[in-house]
Amino acid sequence: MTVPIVVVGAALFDGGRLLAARRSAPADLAGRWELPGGKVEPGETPDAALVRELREELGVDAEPGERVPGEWPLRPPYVLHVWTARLRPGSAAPEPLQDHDELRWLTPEETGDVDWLDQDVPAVRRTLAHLGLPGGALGRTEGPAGR
Ligand SMILES: Nc1nc2c([nH]c(=O)n2[C@H]2C[C@H](O)[C@@H](COP(=O)(O)OP(=O)(O)OP(=O)(O)O)O2)c(=O)[nH]1
Repeated sequence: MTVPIVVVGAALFDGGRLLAARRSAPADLAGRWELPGGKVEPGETPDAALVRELREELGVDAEPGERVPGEWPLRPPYVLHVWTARLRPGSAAPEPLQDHDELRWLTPEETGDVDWLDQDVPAVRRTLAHLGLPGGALGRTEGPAGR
């Protein structure tokens, strides 16, 4: 059995808004929006990976919060986990330095306005629900299985 490799996605909040990042590569994902983040490296903790990826991709100094319960399958062997995060005081504002070509801070109501990667739709919906925020145009609630 293949051991899953975790991709951490950051639900980075600032002033009640969530950061969405538009991928610039690879070609099949370019133009779609995601939670910034990346693969957890061997021996690395997920929260350390989150801080590293946000520094590399966005140039920010982030503080990890809590893991959002749940796991979303990506192409094998990857699975997406989501952690909340916020900017540490004094952090630079995020810039699309690597992997992205546009960033948007979205109010919960605006989260349906961007074309998220498929797996990010349930992940963002779950994140908002977990934080007690409205899901906006992300639409319907999760199915009866609640997964
Ligand atoms: N970072 C991130 N990746 C996601 C999300 N949703 C989703 O399907 N993916 C996919 C896209 C990629 O195939 C994979 C993560 O790759 P990545 O390119 O962000 O990771 P990385 O920075 O560690 O990549 P690299 O070192 O191999 O270049 O997971 C998401 O919300 N955030």
